[in-house]
Amino acid sequence: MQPSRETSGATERDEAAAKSPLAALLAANPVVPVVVVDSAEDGVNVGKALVAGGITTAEVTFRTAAGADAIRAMQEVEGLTVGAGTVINTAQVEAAVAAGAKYIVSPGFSADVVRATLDAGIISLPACSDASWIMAALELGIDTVKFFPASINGGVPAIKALSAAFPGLGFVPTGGVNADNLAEYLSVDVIRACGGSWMVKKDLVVAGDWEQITRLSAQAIQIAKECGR
Ligand SMILES: O=C(O)C(=O)C[C@H](O)[C@H](O)COP(=O)(O)O
Repeated sequence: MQPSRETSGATERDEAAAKSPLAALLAANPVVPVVVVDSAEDGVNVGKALVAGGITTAEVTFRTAAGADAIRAMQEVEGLTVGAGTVINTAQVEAAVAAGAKYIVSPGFSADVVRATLDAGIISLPACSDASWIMAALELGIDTVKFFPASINGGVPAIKALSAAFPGLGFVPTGGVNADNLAEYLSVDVIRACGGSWMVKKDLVVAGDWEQITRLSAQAIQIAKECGR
Protein backbone atom coordinates (compact mmCIF):
# COMPACT_ATOMS: atom_id res chain seq x y z
CA MET A 1 0.00 0.00 0.00
CA GLN A 2 1.26 3.49 -0.82
CA PRO A 3 1.82 5.68 2.25
CA SER A 4 -0.66 8.53 2.45
CA ARG A 5 0.67 11.94 1.46
CA GLU A 6 0.41 13.07 5.05
CA THR A 7 2.35 10.06 6.32
CA SER A 8 5.13 10.43 3.77
CA GLY A 9 5.31 14.15 4.56
CA ALA A 10 5.61 13.45 8.25
CA THR A 11 8.41 10.99 7.59
CA GLU A 12 10.30 13.43 5.41
CA ARG A 13 9.91 16.16 8.03
CA ASP A 14 10.98 13.77 10.79
CA GLU A 15 14.09 12.87 8.85
CA ALA A 16 14.91 16.52 8.24
CA ALA A 17 14.31 17.31 11.92
CA ALA A 18 16.73 14.57 12.97
CA LYS A 19 19.45 16.11 10.81
CA SER A 20 19.01 19.83 11.39
CA PRO A 21 18.45 21.96 14.52
CA LEU A 22 16.42 24.42 12.40
CA ALA A 23 14.15 21.70 11.02
CA ALA A 24 13.75 20.30 14.55
CA LEU A 25 12.81 23.75 15.87
CA LEU A 26 10.20 24.16 13.15
CA ALA A 27 8.83 20.63 13.59
CA ALA A 28 8.15 21.57 17.21
CA ASN A 29 6.79 25.01 16.22
CA PRO A 30 4.67 24.83 13.04
CA VAL A 31 3.40 28.34 13.73
CA VAL A 32 5.98 31.09 14.33
CA PRO A 33 4.38 34.34 15.51
CA VAL A 34 6.08 37.55 14.42
CA VAL A 35 6.02 39.75 17.52
CA VAL A 36 6.41 43.53 17.46
CA VAL A 37 6.42 45.18 20.89
CA ASP A 38 7.27 48.60 22.29
CA SER A 39 8.36 47.35 25.71
CA ALA A 40 9.86 44.33 27.40
CA GLU A 41 6.76 44.11 29.59
CA ASP A 42 4.50 43.81 26.55
CA GLY A 43 6.85 41.14 25.25
CA VAL A 44 6.48 39.07 28.41
CA ASN A 45 2.69 39.43 28.34
CA VAL A 46 2.56 38.43 24.67
CA GLY A 47 4.86 35.46 25.36
CA LYS A 48 2.63 34.22 28.18
CA ALA A 49 -0.49 34.67 26.02
CA LEU A 50 1.08 32.68 23.17
CA VAL A 51 2.11 29.82 25.47
CA ALA A 52 -1.38 29.77 27.01
CA GLY A 53 -2.72 29.18 23.49
CA GLY A 54 -0.21 26.42 22.73
CA ILE A 55 2.33 28.39 20.68
CA THR A 56 5.79 27.71 22.06
CA THR A 57 7.96 30.16 20.19
CA ALA A 58 8.07 33.88 19.42
CA GLU A 59 10.06 35.69 16.76
CA VAL A 60 10.60 39.08 18.39
CA THR A 61 11.48 41.66 15.79
CA PHE A 62 14.15 44.32 15.83
CA ARG A 63 11.66 46.68 14.17
CA THR A 64 11.27 48.49 17.48
CA ALA A 65 13.94 49.73 19.87
CA ALA A 66 12.51 47.39 22.51
CA GLY A 67 13.39 44.24 20.52
CA ALA A 68 16.54 43.19 22.38
CA ASP A 69 15.14 44.06 25.83
CA ALA A 70 11.97 42.13 25.06
CA ILE A 71 13.96 39.07 23.95
CA ARG A 72 15.95 39.23 27.20
CA ALA A 73 12.85 39.62 29.38
CA MET A 74 10.91 36.91 27.56
CA GLN A 75 13.49 34.28 28.56
CA GLU A 76 11.52 34.08 31.81
CA VAL A 77 8.36 32.85 30.06
CA GLU A 78 8.24 29.14 30.74
CA GLY A 79 7.90 26.93 27.69
CA LEU A 80 8.78 29.68 25.21
CA THR A 81 11.68 29.54 22.74
CA VAL A 82 12.53 33.12 21.84
CA GLY A 83 14.11 34.10 18.55
CA ALA A 84 14.94 37.42 16.93
CA GLY A 85 13.28 38.71 13.77
CA THR A 86 13.92 41.47 11.25
CA VAL A 87 17.65 41.05 11.83
CA ILE A 88 19.28 42.90 8.95
CA ASN A 89 22.89 43.44 10.05
CA THR A 90 25.61 41.81 12.15
CA ALA A 91 25.31 44.36 14.98
CA GLN A 92 21.74 43.15 15.47
CA VAL A 93 22.95 39.55 15.40
CA GLU A 94 25.31 40.39 18.29
CA ALA A 95 22.55 42.17 20.21
CA ALA A 96 20.12 39.28 19.66
CA VAL A 97 22.65 36.67 20.76
CA ALA A 98 23.56 38.73 23.84
CA ALA A 99 19.85 38.95 24.71
CA GLY A 100 19.52 35.17 24.55
CA ALA A 101 17.83 34.65 21.17
CA LYS A 102 17.85 30.99 20.16
CA TYR A 103 17.38 31.67 16.46
CA ILE A 104 17.68 34.58 14.07
CA VAL A 105 15.30 35.42 11.23
CA SER A 106 15.84 37.97 8.48
CA PRO A 107 13.41 39.41 5.94
CA GLY A 108 16.00 38.84 3.19
CA PHE A 109 19.30 37.10 2.59
CA SER A 110 22.61 38.51 3.83
CA ALA A 111 25.64 36.19 3.81
CA ASP A 112 27.22 38.32 6.57
CA VAL A 113 24.17 37.95 8.83
CA VAL A 114 23.96 34.19 8.22
CA ARG A 115 27.68 33.69 8.85
CA ALA A 116 27.65 35.78 12.04
CA THR A 117 24.63 33.82 13.27
CA LEU A 118 26.15 30.41 12.55
CA ASP A 119 29.50 31.51 14.03
CA ALA A 120 27.65 32.38 17.23
CA GLY A 121 26.23 28.84 17.29
CA ILE A 122 22.67 30.04 16.74
CA ILE A 123 20.03 28.81 14.26
CA SER A 124 19.75 30.96 11.13
CA LEU A 125 16.57 31.43 9.09
CA PRO A 126 17.17 33.88 6.24
CA ALA A 127 14.43 34.78 3.79
CA CYS A 128 14.76 34.08 0.10
CA SER A 129 12.17 35.16 -2.40
CA ASP A 130 13.62 33.56 -5.54
CA ALA A 131 15.89 30.81 -6.84
CA SER A 132 19.04 32.96 -6.93
CA TRP A 133 18.80 33.84 -3.25
CA ILE A 134 18.06 30.21 -2.43
CA MET A 135 21.27 29.19 -4.21
CA ALA A 136 23.21 31.73 -2.14
CA ALA A 137 21.66 30.31 1.04
CA LEU A 138 22.46 26.73 0.04
CA GLU A 139 26.10 27.71 -0.37
CA LEU A 140 26.17 28.54 3.35
CA GLY A 141 24.57 25.23 4.30
CA ILE A 142 21.08 26.58 4.97
CA ASP A 143 18.48 23.77 4.72
CA THR A 144 15.29 25.80 5.26
CA VAL A 145 14.48 29.32 4.07
CA LYS A 146 11.84 31.81 5.03
CA PHE A 147 9.76 32.74 1.96
CA PHE A 148 8.84 36.41 2.28
CA PRO A 149 6.51 38.07 1.46
CA ALA A 150 4.81 34.76 0.73
CA SER A 151 1.45 35.91 -0.59
CA ILE A 152 2.89 38.57 -2.90
CA ASN A 153 5.56 36.19 -4.21
CA GLY A 154 3.08 33.58 -5.36
CA GLY A 155 2.15 31.63 -2.21
CA VAL A 156 1.83 27.86 -2.38
CA PRO A 157 2.21 27.54 -6.19
CA ALA A 158 5.49 29.48 -6.07
CA ILE A 159 6.82 27.32 -3.22
CA LYS A 160 5.91 24.13 -5.10
CA ALA A 161 7.67 25.42 -8.23
CA LEU A 162 10.82 26.35 -6.28
CA SER A 163 10.72 23.07 -4.38
CA ALA A 164 10.92 21.14 -7.65
CA ALA A 165 14.31 22.73 -8.29
CA PHE A 166 15.56 22.38 -4.70
CA PRO A 167 14.58 18.93 -3.38
CA GLY A 168 15.01 18.59 0.35
CA LEU A 169 14.84 22.32 0.99
CA GLY A 170 12.29 23.45 3.59
CA PHE A 171 10.25 26.65 3.42
CA VAL A 172 8.70 28.92 6.04
CA PRO A 173 6.22 31.18 4.25
CA THR A 174 5.62 34.47 6.03
CA GLY A 175 3.75 37.58 4.93
CA GLY A 176 0.04 37.30 4.23
CA VAL A 177 -0.40 34.03 6.12
CA ASN A 178 -3.44 33.99 8.38
CA ALA A 179 -6.06 31.69 9.91
CA ASP A 180 -7.91 31.51 6.56
CA ASN A 181 -4.98 30.20 4.49
CA LEU A 182 -2.80 28.52 7.15
CA ALA A 183 -4.16 25.05 6.32
CA GLU A 184 -3.45 25.54 2.62
CA TYR A 185 0.20 26.25 3.45
CA LEU A 186 0.64 23.59 6.15
CA SER A 187 -0.76 20.85 3.91
CA VAL A 188 2.37 21.17 1.76
CA ASP A 189 5.12 18.83 3.00
CA VAL A 190 8.09 21.08 2.24
CA ILE A 191 6.54 23.87 4.26
CA ARG A 192 8.14 23.24 7.64
CA ALA A 193 6.24 26.02 9.45
CA CYS A 194 4.41 29.28 8.77
CA GLY A 195 5.26 32.68 10.18
CA GLY A 196 2.97 35.61 10.70
CA SER A 197 1.60 38.35 12.85
CA TRP A 198 -2.10 37.58 12.65
CA MET A 199 -2.40 36.32 16.25
CA VAL A 200 -0.34 39.19 17.69
CA LYS A 201 -1.64 42.17 15.72
CA LYS A 202 -0.43 45.52 16.96
CA ASP A 203 -3.89 46.66 18.05
CA LEU A 204 -4.20 43.61 20.32
CA VAL A 205 -0.83 44.36 21.93
CA VAL A 206 -1.63 48.06 22.35
CA ALA A 207 -5.02 47.19 23.90
CA GLY A 208 -3.40 44.58 26.16
CA ASP A 209 -5.90 42.03 24.82
CA TRP A 210 -3.83 39.01 25.88
CA GLU A 211 -6.92 36.77 25.92
CA GLN A 212 -7.56 37.35 22.23
CA ILE A 213 -3.91 36.59 21.48
CA THR A 214 -4.35 33.31 23.37
CA ARG A 215 -7.57 32.52 21.46
CA LEU A 216 -6.01 33.21 18.06
CA SER A 217 -2.93 31.18 19.05
CA ALA A 218 -5.09 28.22 20.06
CA GLN A 219 -6.98 28.49 16.77
CA ALA A 220 -3.69 28.45 14.81
CA ILE A 221 -2.43 25.41 16.73
CA GLN A 222 -5.73 23.61 16.12
CA ILE A 223 -5.41 24.25 12.38
CA ALA A 224 -1.81 23.00 12.46
CA LYS A 225 -2.92 19.82 14.26
CA GLU A 226 -5.59 19.21 11.63
CA CYS A 227 -2.77 19.39 9.05
CA GLY A 228 -0.88 16.66 10.91
CA ARG A 229 1.61 19.00 12.59
O1 LIG B 1 10.01 41.77 9.91
C1 LIG B 1 10.47 40.82 9.29
O2 LIG B 1 11.59 40.36 9.46
C2 LIG B 1 9.67 40.20 8.26
O3 LIG B 1 10.16 39.39 7.54
C3 LIG B 1 8.31 40.60 8.10
C4 LIG B 1 7.30 39.77 8.87
O4 LIG B 1 7.66 38.45 8.95
C5 LIG B 1 6.01 39.94 8.18
O5 LIG B 1 5.74 41.30 8.08
C6 LIG B 1 4.87 39.26 8.80
O6 LIG B 1 3.88 39.34 7.85
P1 LIG B 1 2.35 39.45 8.22
O7 LIG B 1 2.01 38.20 8.96
O8 LIG B 1 1.65 39.54 6.90
O9 LIG B 1 2.22 40.68 9.07
